[in-house]
Amino acid sequence: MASLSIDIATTFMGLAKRQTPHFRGLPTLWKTSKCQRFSLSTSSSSRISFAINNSSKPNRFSRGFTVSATSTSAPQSEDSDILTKIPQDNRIPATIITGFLGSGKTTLLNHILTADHGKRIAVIENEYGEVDIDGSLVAAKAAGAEEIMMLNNGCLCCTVRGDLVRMIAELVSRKKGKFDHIVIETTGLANPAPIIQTFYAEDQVFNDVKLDGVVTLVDSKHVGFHLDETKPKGVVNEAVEQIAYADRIIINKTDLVGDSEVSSLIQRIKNINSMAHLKRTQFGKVDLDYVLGIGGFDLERIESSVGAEGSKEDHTGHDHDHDHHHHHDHDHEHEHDHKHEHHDHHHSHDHTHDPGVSSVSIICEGTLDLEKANMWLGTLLMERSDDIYRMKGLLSVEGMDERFVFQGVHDIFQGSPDRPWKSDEPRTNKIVFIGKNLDAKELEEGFKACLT
Ligand SMILES: Nc1nc2c(ncn2[C@@H]2O[C@H](COP(=O)(O)OP(=O)(O)OP(=O)(O)O)[C@@H](O)[C@H]2O)c(=O)[nH]1
Repeated sequence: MASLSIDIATTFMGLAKRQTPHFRGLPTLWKTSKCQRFSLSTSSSSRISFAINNSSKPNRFSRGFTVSATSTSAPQSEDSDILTKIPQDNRIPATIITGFLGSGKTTLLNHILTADHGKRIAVIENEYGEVDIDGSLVAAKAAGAEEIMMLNNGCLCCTVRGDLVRMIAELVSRKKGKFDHIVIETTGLANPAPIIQTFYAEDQVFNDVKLDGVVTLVDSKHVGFHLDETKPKGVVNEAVEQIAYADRIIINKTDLVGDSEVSSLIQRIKNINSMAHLKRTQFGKVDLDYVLGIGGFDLERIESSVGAEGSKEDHTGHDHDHDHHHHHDHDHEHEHDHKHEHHDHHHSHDHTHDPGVSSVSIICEGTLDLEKANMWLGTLLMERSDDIYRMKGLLSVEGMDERFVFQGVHDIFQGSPDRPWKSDEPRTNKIVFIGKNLDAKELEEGFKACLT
């Protein structure tokens, strides 16, 4: 734990001290682990990233998680200063489309490929079993896809992850410059976490491709059944996981259910993932900018997903009325919102039908003591990283003029300074956790204890 805390502390400290032209001292992790991309810069546009090296258990993600392109720095010696200029991130964006069996992934893909957006899209399609390319997809290829590659001898999240890496590498080496975006359609039973991991853990992918976002399709009629399914110990509920990791959720097949059913479903989904944007539709008909170029993993665009009201339902493009359901008007769940006069402190904790995965958001005015925050977050991730699926935050750090944005997936974590706080802007911290068995009170108290 000591090593972990030092790593994180060094990172945050690095931020606070980055006005110093040469920040001296490598984080322990950088020196001892395989993490090769730890980078600090004096520039406020820099990215700072690190991995948590918990040697007591297998490290799911073996290295730092960063949105920047490869570092331009020469290999660092133990004594060298870390002064790394991060180049503009010109990597090819990739979108993961996931969702349970039959939820409408291929339908959405066809919509993307046939729409008039001017983007040249390469598709990686993962199917179970030796199946031919779906006829409609072939048509779509003629219409719009630059390339369609099939991965059909296993599931992306398990057996064919290596194939995904090779496929992306091949695509990039053969066709770089000929396409603008990669879309990956997973099988309906995929757990998105290991696929997300591929974008950070594999050099061949990381160097050329950046994860833009995870889009999850939901079958309005059937998803409830899958969310209810109780799995044997140690077995994930894929339907829950797919929602939990999403940056965008498409509530599809609304033609098959009534408005009130959709509203209840939306509430339930929000309880699992309060960060994702939601949109209801039929046959995957959504605006393309809702699914492509969303910057779900882009630090500079993180604010939109850590807003005070949790997940947003996007009503654009709908010409009919929806019931607007807020947390408090649902019979089966309740929420606590505490407002304390002095700190304007607030957390929301949603109890849901899904006992496992939920969201906890903490919104709290004040500034964070770096050392305390490092210790708290470090310890939390050390002990709970398996359970903390996703984390995004916007922090006010003592001594920093800029907002500090961060995000994480399990035990990988990245953060960087964002724009300066405005003079009349309240310094409000916002953090959202999505994960299993989260204790809102404990998280809130832990966070609160880090305030100055
Ligand atoms: N009624 C209705 N049917 C839909 C809608 N969207 C898709 N479908 C149909 O649902 C079926 C499954 O859609 P797909 O797009 O193949 O679903 P998928 O998620 O790719 O399916 P898998 O690859 O098997 O997991 C198809 O017959 C679609 O035409 C919708 O909004 N309403």
